[in-house]
Amino acid sequence: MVDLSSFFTENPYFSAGFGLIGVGAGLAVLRQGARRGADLMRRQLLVSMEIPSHDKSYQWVLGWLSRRGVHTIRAAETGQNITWMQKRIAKAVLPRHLAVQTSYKQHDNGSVSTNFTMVPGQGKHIFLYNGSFIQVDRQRNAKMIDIQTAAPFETVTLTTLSRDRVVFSQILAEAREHALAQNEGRTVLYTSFGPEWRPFGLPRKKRLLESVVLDRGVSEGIVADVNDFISNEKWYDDRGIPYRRGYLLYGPPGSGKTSFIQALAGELGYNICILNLSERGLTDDRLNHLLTVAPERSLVLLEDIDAAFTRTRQQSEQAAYQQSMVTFSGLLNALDGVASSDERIIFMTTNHIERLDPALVRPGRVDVKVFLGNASPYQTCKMFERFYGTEYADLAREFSKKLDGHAASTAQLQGHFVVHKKNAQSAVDNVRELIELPGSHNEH
Ligand SMILES: Nc1ncnc2c1ncn2[C@@H]1O[C@H](COP(=O)(O)OP(=O)(O)OP(=O)(O)O)[C@@H](O)[C@H]1O
Repeated sequence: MVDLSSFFTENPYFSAGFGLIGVGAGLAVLRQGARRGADLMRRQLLVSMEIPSHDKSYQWVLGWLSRRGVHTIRAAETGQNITWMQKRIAKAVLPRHLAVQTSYKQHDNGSVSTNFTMVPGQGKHIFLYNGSFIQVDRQRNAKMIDIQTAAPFETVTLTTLSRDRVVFSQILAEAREHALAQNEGRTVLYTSFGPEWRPFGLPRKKRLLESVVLDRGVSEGIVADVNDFISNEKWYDDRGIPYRRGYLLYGPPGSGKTSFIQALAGELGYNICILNLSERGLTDDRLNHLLTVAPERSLVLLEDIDAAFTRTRQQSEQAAYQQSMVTFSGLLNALDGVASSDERIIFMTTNHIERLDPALVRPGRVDVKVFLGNASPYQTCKMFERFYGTEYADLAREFSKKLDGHAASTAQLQGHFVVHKKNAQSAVDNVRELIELPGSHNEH
């Protein structure tokens, strides 16, 4: 009978086989152990922060990284402000896969320049921030698409050592400041895009308040009211009053309603969110949502509110549905906005206040109504002097007298002064051009 045990132990082929299996198994155990150890170490030593592309800070962080990337590359090349070891590592891990980010900058003289900046592309990159190494992992999930923007879903994950976790809040704060500084001295116009607000065009140079000439004391009155509102959040809070204020500017076309709101935003350092209520596809829910998520420090502007909601339109819900899907009660609910306790300043404009339903303009929805009419003699003289200089005060009075109470909008005055820009006397001599404009009539 064959002794099987001695066959296995004494047979050199079998014992070598067992040896190999043993080594293989040992290696597998070691490998698994090493992986587990690495996972454990990662969990214990590293900390991550994920920023999805639909979050507001995503663009801020990308913009900040692009600036940071340039610094890191320079630091790695020149070795400034970093240790020899850090320099070696930074050089070794410089981003190899870059993506371009194009931005436009409008200069004070109106010209626009284009900047190309390199931001870390998809994949992993490492950079140095205040002596801490940070890994940036930019990933795109092609399978997940944002339905509203049709853009693939992306995330940026920052990872660093646990002990350095404080850098995350520093990075976010710096990125936000950097983004805001880009728009310093400018007004950003936002329009609605699906359920969110997106900047529309380039940030505009602030319009000066003095450049919009309203009747005596009108501009100062609105500015004082808004400032009073902004500085009294606690007062509203203590009394449980919703912290919002609505303004309605009404009057004929070209009286400076929109221009004034732009200038006011510039004066306050606010941005403007423009919402067109007649926009196709706008629903009650979306309107409500948009008002709730308006960017901080912004004025919401609902222009030509009469075009969207007149009494007739309200009576005919059918007609309402032909334009946008917003119903009158939906608008009232959105204005009342129970969902948000944040500051909310809404400006509405109309050429026809008489067409508005009283429910829309009642206090709480519209707290301040201001009439901006055709140019008064005061405005006429002021505009004349703004165009030609205060030394022409006498000529300005003569011009105003010659207008003889004929209704001219401030926009029409501006047009007239532009035509006669080189000669104040010529503006006075040709005042008839204004009087004979279609629609001009004597207001006396
Ligand atoms: N009071 C004003 N002071 C200085 N410029 C003015 C004034 N009113 C109008 N303008 C000029 O006229 C043009 C049109 O003004 P704006 O769009 O602000 O008028 P509006 O009242 O909003 O008109 P609409 O009711 O048609 O929307 C702008 O170029 C603006 O600079």
